[in-house]
Amino acid sequence: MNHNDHAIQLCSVSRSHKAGDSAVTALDRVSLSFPRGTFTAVMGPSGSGKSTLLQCAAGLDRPTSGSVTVGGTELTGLSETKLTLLRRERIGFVFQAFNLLPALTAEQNVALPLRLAGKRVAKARVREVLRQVGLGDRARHRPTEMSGGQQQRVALARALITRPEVLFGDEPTGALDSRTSREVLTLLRSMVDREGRTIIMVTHDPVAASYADRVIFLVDGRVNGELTGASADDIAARMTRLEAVPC
Ligand SMILES: Nc1ncnc2c1ncn2[C@@H]1O[C@H](COP(=O)(O)OP(=O)(O)OP(=O)(O)O)[C@@H](O)[C@H]1O
Repeated sequence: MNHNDHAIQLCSVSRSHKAGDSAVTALDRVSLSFPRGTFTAVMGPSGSGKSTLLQCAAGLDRPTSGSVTVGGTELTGLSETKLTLLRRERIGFVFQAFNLLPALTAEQNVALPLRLAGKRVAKARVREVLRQVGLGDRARHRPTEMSGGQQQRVALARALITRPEVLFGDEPTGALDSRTSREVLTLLRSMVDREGRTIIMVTHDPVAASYADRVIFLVDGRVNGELTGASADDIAARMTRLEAVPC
């Protein structure tokens, strides 16, 4: 596989934070590649560096050392302006909190990233993305008139409107009940299978992680191994072992 087949590559990425006189190493020389058209879950005990990994890979945070490449563009050394543009145009995010604007309808929320980028908003495109997430008939509804799962699907549509190369999720199903969570995960899975999208998702939930092609485990800021095509039970068993490691 040549490097163009990778949506994101991390090469020996470290990130430390100053904490008083000492430093906390959130990520310690992590090297990972995320092939295009795959769904990866990132798991690990609390404080193992999952969010930091996601933020560095998505250009939201800068590594202390090492390099991150998004579709052939190396992020190290990009100015803040270039990094902001890259995030806006090439990367999509969904978080545990849906972060929808309550005063706006679903279609207005979905169009927001285009408006913020000063781009023309094609109504047909907004409707198409809403249809893709199963909300073709909810375009005029406001967030308070929708269920949690529907709101997360609006957030997904908003992340997809710019046709990002990679979609990042930080606990995207964390606020949903298990049935709604399954609906959103099935949708994510089908985006990878049908449209060849690349998804990287941090989760604590072995069932959510079992929808991914690959699960990467982090411990103390380092990659501690991975599972491919694993069941929720296998993933849960691995997590139990990792969490049992004494400090
Ligand atoms: N801004 C910061 N300043 C100091 N330390 C930080 C900062 N951000 C993260 N850390 C530390 O880096 C380590 C990794 O944090 P991170 O949030 O990436 O872990 P996580 O695996 O996402 O945790 P959780 O599952 O609890 O959300 C932790 O020890 C955390 O305390």
